[in-house]
Amino acid sequence: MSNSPAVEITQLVKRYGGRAVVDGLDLVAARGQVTAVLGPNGAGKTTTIECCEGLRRPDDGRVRVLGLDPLQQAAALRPRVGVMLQDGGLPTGVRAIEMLRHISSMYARPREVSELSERLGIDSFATTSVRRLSGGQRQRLALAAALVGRPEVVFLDEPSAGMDPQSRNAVWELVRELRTEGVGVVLTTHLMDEAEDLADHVVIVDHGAVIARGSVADLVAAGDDRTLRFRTEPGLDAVDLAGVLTAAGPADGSLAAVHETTPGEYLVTGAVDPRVLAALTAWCAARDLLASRISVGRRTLEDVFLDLTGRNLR
Ligand SMILES: Nc1ncnc2c1ncn2[C@@H]1O[C@H](COP(=O)(O)OP(=O)(O)OP(=O)(O)O)[C@@H](O)[C@H]1O
Repeated sequence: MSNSPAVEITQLVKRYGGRAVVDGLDLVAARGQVTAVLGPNGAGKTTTIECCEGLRRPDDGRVRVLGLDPLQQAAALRPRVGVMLQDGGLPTGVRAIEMLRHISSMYARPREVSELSERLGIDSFATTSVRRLSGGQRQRLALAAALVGRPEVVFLDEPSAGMDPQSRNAVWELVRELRTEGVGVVLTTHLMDEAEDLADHVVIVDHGAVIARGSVADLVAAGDDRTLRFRTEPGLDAVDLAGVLTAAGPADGSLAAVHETTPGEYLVTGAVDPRVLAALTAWCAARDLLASRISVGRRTLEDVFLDLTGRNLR
């Protein structure tokens, strides 16, 4: 069992009222790695994580955490798994530090509470009752509660959502340390920079199934590495523009597409080169359009998702 992956999910299905919100999802998360699960609202990320935590019963498929069944072997898993839920899931009547001390007392080899609370800035609200904490403070406390027992696997549902930049950095630093210590970290996030910064392995989920997976570098390097963004009037003929840019670009026609990401903002993906940029400005000039904020950059995970689904990640 000691060599089993942190998490292994095979063909997971979970239905609510007959509707499959997780629909044949496969995922392997290794120990000593950060696996980021990305996807738009309602894609099934939280439901998948909750099946791993033993909080939901799968309708079909197989879920193993450290080689164990989260439902049948819940008692054996509990001391080895750290869970940070999206809504905190903390009791509200106790003081922050008391709660953390109480949780730590349930473990055989807990982390030092004072060290953890200093790192996550819990000291500044240690004696405040949980119900009076701000959203970001609650998040930090929930993270401390998930980590205090030195788990071998941690599930973090949007760990730094709503946090100020300083707290976010503290969280990221802790996550990197966990990885170094050999902990398997599985996190969901809407923050592309969080995934790009932390993840060894990214899994993109849409409609309850995985539509892409790999390292950030692998995912953004598919095709050409660049994107072209610009702003002008909404409602351009994206198909016509894509045709013109493709004809102007590399001979292999590898320019992918033109997307209007929000009204008046455009993204060109694919093999963007100087000829494509020239063709864009010529196309705009012929229509008396002034394109502004023209920028050429590298692809992001957000662009990958848009390419795969034609939709924005959020
Ligand atoms: N207990 C439930 N009963 C019925 N439907 C549910 C239940 N829990 C979740 N759903 C539905 O299942 C779908 C997937 O939800 P889930 O929370 O897993 O998505 P998510 O990818 O985590 O989204 P988000 O990014 O918004 O957290 C959504 O349409 C949600 O409304």
